[in-house]
Amino acid sequence: MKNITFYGRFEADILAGRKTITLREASDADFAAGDQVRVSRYEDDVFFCNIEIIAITPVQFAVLNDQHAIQENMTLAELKQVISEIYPGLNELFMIEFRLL
Ligand SMILES: CC(=O)Nc1cc[nH]c(=O)n1
Repeated sequence: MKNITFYGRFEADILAGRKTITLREASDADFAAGDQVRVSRYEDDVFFCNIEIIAITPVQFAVLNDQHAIQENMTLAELKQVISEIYPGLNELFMIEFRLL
């Protein structure tokens, strides 16, 4: 089974179904719709759930909008700040939509 990591600060939102997408650089988006993926925390690799990938869609940082922010359980300003910190200067992102298993 493939694995994906999330920062620990996102764990509660994922488990509660409040965060249903993740925005990743290309090297971190090697998934396909239907993949079942093991999810662990980036900081300590502790497993916390499995997810199913619903879709992978290219998206540019420049066109991130309120719908993306809602799916991340953030404001758009928060989302842009977070993504800028994780991927400084990167415009070409991939939106990975997922559901909890
Ligand atoms: C570990 C890691 O890169 N986590 C990320 C990155 C972007 N979005 C997200 O939800 N989690």
